[in-house]
Amino acid sequence: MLEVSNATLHYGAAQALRGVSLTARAGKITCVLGRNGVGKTSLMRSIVGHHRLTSGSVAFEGKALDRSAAYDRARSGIAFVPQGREIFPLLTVKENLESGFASLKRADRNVPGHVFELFPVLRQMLARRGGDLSGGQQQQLAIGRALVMRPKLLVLDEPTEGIQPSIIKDIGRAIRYLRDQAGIAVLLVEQYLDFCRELADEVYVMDRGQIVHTGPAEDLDKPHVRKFLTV
Ligand SMILES: Nc1ncnc2c1ncn2[C@@H]1O[C@H](COP(=O)(O)OP(=O)(O)OP(=O)(O)O)[C@@H](O)[C@H]1O
Repeated sequence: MLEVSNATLHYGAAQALRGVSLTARAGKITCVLGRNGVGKTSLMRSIVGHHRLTSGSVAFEGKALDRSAAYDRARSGIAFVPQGREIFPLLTVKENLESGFASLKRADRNVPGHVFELFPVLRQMLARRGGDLSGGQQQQLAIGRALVMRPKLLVLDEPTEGIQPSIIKDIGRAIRYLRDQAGIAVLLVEQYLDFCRELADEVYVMDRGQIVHTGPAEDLDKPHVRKFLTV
């Protein structure tokens, strides 16, 4: 479904990605792990079209995306939940959800029922401003907004960061539902090892702009993998 091949990315003279290759499949959860600053966010932003690769390629459903803008990638079925959530604090929850309509045809401009089934709090808070929600509720809103776009691929950058345990559980349940019931490809960046171990079908471990290990979630317990994850 998503194929990243030999991706390199520079910020001026600094190199953030060094020949990264990765696959994310429909109905699977693919998790990217690594310490702070190893390039995980740079990789996700390159996939969704916020950064242009220096070399290498990103293909989605067999089609090269390298010349596509973020907007076109969204239209082709890639939704992004960025680190820090980036919801609109002055817009209501309803308006935040509706901001996901931008890439949809007019007939599809409604909020799918499963958004409120997965995150009932969003229905209760439709008229509240995004900025008045707790961090966990904002994260649910950011995921809900991405689901409004009916994605085939959902890219989540550290959805558990700074979130209380009960909401982390809800988010985990939602991600599982999206994999198992909706057949979505989920690509997840995480620092929270247990969350990843419970959910991931496949893990990629990054260090200094490179993939240093690929394998099943059980590999996270192996010392030669763990050494890339402990501070
Ligand atoms: N816009 C930018 N301009 C210049 N350098 C950047 C930019 N964004 C990231 N970097 C640098 O690129 C490297 C990789 O950063 P990136 O944010 O991709 O890592 P990360 O693994 O996602 O880290 P974190 O877990 O802290 O989000 C870091 O050295 C970072 O300082």
